[in-house]
Amino acid sequence: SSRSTEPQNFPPGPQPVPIFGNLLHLSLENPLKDLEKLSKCYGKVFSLYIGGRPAVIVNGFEAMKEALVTKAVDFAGRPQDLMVNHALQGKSFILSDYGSEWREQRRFALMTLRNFGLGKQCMEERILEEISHVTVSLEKSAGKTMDPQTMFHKSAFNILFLVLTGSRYDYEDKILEYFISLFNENAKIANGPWAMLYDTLPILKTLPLPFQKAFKNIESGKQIAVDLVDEVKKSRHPWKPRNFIDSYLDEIEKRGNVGSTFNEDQLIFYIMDLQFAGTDTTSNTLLTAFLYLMTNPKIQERCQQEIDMVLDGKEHTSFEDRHRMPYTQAVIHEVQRIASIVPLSVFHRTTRDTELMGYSIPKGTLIIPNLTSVLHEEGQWKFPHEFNPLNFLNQQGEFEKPEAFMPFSAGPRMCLGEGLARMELFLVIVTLLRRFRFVWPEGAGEPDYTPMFGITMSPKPFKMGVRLRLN
Ligand code: HEM
Repeated sequence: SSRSTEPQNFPPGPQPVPIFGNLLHLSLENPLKDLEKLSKCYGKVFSLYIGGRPAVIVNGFEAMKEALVTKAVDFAGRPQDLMVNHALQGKSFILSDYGSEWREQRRFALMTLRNFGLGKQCMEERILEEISHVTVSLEKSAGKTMDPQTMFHKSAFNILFLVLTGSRYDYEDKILEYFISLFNENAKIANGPWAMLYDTLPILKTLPLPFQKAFKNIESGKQIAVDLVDEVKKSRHPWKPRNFIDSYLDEIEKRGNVGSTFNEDQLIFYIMDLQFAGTDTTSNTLLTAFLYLMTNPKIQERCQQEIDMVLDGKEHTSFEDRHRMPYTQAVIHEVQRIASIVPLSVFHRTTRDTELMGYSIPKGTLIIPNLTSVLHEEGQWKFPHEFNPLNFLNQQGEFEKPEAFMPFSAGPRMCLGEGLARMELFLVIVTLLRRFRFVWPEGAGEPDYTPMFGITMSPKPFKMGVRLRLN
């Protein structure tokens, strides 16, 4: 890891040391602040060595857009040799490299999500049905204080699970709690210090360090997914798909064995991918939303006024209502901006020799898209560093989304679940704010907004005061 051997015109960065590279420049607990400092020093596009491996960090809207949108294909690959790849045995869809296999699997999932009602009423009904279970459990806490730590994870889990299998778990079910603990652990391990050490010093691979836990969790998850597919098969009627698993099994048969990338092994990992991608992200966004709504009662009240006015007498909200709720829409987007739930996206890799902001980047280079740097960038936002819905409202009070809003990333690898996630966030937040007022519990001290770092950021645990609204 020496800069003297790197290609001409490679993005600059700090001098690496042997073995560790630039790892010692980063706080392994939360490297985001360090990346910000390095970007001030070296510019929007700079490089770091993770052990002996060079990585290019992309910061700010202009560079991000050039990489992910303008030069989309050049930057649409994924590294294949990190801890996460090993843990998922090279079979994860999310981590699959750019190419026809990835494209076919992605197209299939998007089409299947649409067939099962995304953008249609039936998905909405399913989500609203799930929210009614959240409402019931919150009603039990009316007038009291409750711990929301797992509630939103459970509802997000179930919504995805319904799409995949057609069934859901009761919130009291121990199995559901077990699944969620698996996800939580892995989201923290995968981008955390132990994963970085693994990627830096492969010699540690076999030692009994915390990343072994991630490997074990994936084995457990895999077994669960295998059982699940068997269960769904029992009541399946070919060519009459009821859910994602049915559709995938149909697709396997349709394509046959020759040259097809569709097989049951792939399905098992797809299930794990989607369930993971859809649970931790949405639920941590919701936790962040209620943390800010509770501690900004004026903002909460203004949403409630708007919601009451628009829904006046309607039994429940629908996603269409968002067009008449500019303020609430602004608040939800502002939550996503401030939360920056997937701070460093999923790592990319260049698919060919290319250029970025005038620098040369060879094929196969690890690319880290720093989405947080875009969501908090000075010059792109009216109030980059504070929670303020005005970031998404124009002079007339209309909802307006700046181009730098990219919590789902951008370009061909952009989040596949964006539609589902946006629908979920809107329906949950509007339904709950209509029925309840959320208050920061007395004696809970000053709120701590500093999130915990991982593939997904999560707020520090907090309690929620729940009051029934009279309507
Ligand atoms: C608030 C919620 C969510 C956020 C903020 C979010 C964010 C992201 C981000 C930043 C990426 C990486 C994109 C890239 O590599 O450039 C991603 C990828 C992905 N997300 Fe999401 N996501 C959310 C919810 C969901 C849901 C609900 C699903 C499930 C349907 C999902 C499925 C995926 C998949 C499959 C990928 C990989 C796409 C690919 O590699 O082609 N996400 N997401």
